[in-house]
Amino acid sequence: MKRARWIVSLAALAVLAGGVVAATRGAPEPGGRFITDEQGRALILRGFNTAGSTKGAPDTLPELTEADIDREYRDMGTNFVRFLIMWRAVEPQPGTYDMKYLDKVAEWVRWYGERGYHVMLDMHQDLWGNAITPTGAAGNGAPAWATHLDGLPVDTDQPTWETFYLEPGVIRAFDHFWNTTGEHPELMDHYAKAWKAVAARFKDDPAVLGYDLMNEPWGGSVQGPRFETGPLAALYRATIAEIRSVDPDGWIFLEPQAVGVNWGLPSALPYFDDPRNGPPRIAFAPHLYPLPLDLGDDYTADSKEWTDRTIGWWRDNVLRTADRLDAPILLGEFGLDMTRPGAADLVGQVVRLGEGMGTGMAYWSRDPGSWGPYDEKGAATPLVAAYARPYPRAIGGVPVDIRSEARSLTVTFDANGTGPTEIYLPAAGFPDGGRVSEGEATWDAARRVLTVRTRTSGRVTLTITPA
Ligand SMILES: CN(C)c1ccc(C(=O)NC[C@H]2N[C@H](CO)[C@@H](O)[C@@H]2O)cc1
Repeated sequence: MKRARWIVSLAALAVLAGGVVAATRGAPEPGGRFITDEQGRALILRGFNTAGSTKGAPDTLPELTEADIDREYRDMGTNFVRFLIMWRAVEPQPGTYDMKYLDKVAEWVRWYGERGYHVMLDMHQDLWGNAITPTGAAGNGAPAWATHLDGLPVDTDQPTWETFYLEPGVIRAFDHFWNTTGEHPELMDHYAKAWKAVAARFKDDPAVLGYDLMNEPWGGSVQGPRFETGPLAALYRATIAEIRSVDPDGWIFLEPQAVGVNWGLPSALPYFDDPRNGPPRIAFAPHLYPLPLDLGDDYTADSKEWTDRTIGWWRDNVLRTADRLDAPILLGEFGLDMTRPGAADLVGQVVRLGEGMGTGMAYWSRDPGSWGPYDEKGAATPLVAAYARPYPRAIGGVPVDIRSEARSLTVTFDANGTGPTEIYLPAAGFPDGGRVSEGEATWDAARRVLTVRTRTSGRVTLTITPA
């Protein structure tokens, strides 16, 4: 019965999205584009969304500490963080930017930078903003001054948090922002200029990789291709221009609409020009939440088969969109309740998916609890073991193939002289570090990083096994 329900849901959404769920045959080859570091090395990003607690925190910062970052690195060797920031904190009043808030964000960025992390700043929203209800009980992101409900209702008695998106007041707030009503054309311009203020603050910070322009965009009354090619594309173009007016080099990450695309349906996001000198630095940053799991099935038995099928649709559709954007891919969110049967297997499946696509990823989320790496008492959940995999943090060439097992890692790339290849090796599987099939390797036991200097041209295949 569950399967019938979500097949019907998916078919309905396929009609809504105006797209056809991609067949698994004829999928394009993995996108040959990669996010690069300042040396030009291809980055494989592995990290967390930090943090869900930011949404309601009085200071709009994570309820975590610097020691928590140390523990995360010690246990999983992550090198990336999707760090949540909020428009309401950046621009508390129209045209006024809170530099004290950005300085506090910079403190977190410094903590990550000192540990070799790459930071993507995520202008996060869910349900528009905290002011959709009088008590702030739901929603985060947009400031109160940009929230126009026109007196329409937002019923706080909802079966799940997602259904707030369907409330008349929430739809209206989004319709004003996207200028669907034609009554508040100023809002998108404020948003783009808020990003300019953020980019001006962090443009010279070596730890800041780039900017995720909007979390899980929702079109309100306008949905699917009409939303993505219309108001969403307009916001992205305006924001790209504002960011590039102060920061010519930061990577810019673009998300599709969340509904449908998170589950595997195609996005209609169009190509975006990057007005910078040099190769474009625009990336496609979808989220992955397979519908069978979202509807309550576990990653077991026949639901696992159907989930894998939808993940195949997601992969093929994401690759097609990345081809259209001529952009590398970053998986900005995936996650689930780690107490559910099959959860650790799903995480392993997504890690393998990312390896096959050459894409990095950020797990949702770093917060204590059943979804995260540590529960409310600080005990490790199954996520730590599932996510602590050997992976190439940075590759001195264009990746061709990445395959990890518990006690081996194979990385194939076309060397281009951009620098050495850095590989994280977890203690489980590689207690004394690793042995490499070619090149000159040095082992940093403290960081658990094997740095390999290889030929600077031609195809290189590194196989790493326990020392
Ligand atoms: C109806 N709409 C617009 C909708 C429904 C469901 C999600 C969602 O599950 N998102 C997945 C996760 N992403 C957020 C944070 O970005 C988490 O709170 C969700 O679990 C998003 C949008």
